[in-house]
Amino acid sequence: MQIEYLHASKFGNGEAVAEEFRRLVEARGNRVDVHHIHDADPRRLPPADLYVFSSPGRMGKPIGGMRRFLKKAELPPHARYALLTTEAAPRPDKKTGELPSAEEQDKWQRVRPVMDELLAPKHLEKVAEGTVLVTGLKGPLEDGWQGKVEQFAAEVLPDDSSS
Ligand SMILES: Cc1cc2nc3c(=O)[nH]c(=O)nc-3n(C[C@H](O)[C@H](O)[C@H](O)COP(=O)(O)O)c2cc1C
Repeated sequence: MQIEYLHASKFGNGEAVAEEFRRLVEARGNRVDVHHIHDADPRRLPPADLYVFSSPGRMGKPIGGMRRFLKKAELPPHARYALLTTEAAPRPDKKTGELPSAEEQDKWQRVRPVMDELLAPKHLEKVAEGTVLVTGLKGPLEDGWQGKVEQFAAEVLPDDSSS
């Protein structure tokens, strides 16, 4: 399986996630080409069995560069894609000390929904989504983040690709 992995990492956390994904997936006999979106042309994406788009969060949305990239991306109809984001871990309310409920969280945190909305007009086939949290605004990645990448990799790989 040939995978094109396009990320918009700014502080290096998403890049580490991409490298871990590549390591795991290539160990199972697949090929993963990782590119920062600044080094890729959204109108000339190479053919692939799967496109993985990975963005950090910004004000509840994907980072601007990724939004523009997804808007411009030219992909064949029914191409398969998956989303893997890096997002800030929810923080407790300063007054109450309570974490936001899942509902409150989903209201402002729309990183993956916005990515899906930008891709919707292209009639692609979504395969999976995942997120890895960062504990501060610029990182580091949460403890055990490799496990999340492993879970995501297992979701996108067909069963017969395990060795
Ligand atoms: C100005 C700013 C705003 C941010 N806003 C959000 C946000 O709304 N939601 C979110 O999940 N993460 C937010 N983050 C944290 C990013 O998710 C985090 O920087 C990113 O995942 C780190 O990945 P990178 O090292 O690959 O850039 C923000 C970070 C900065 C610096």
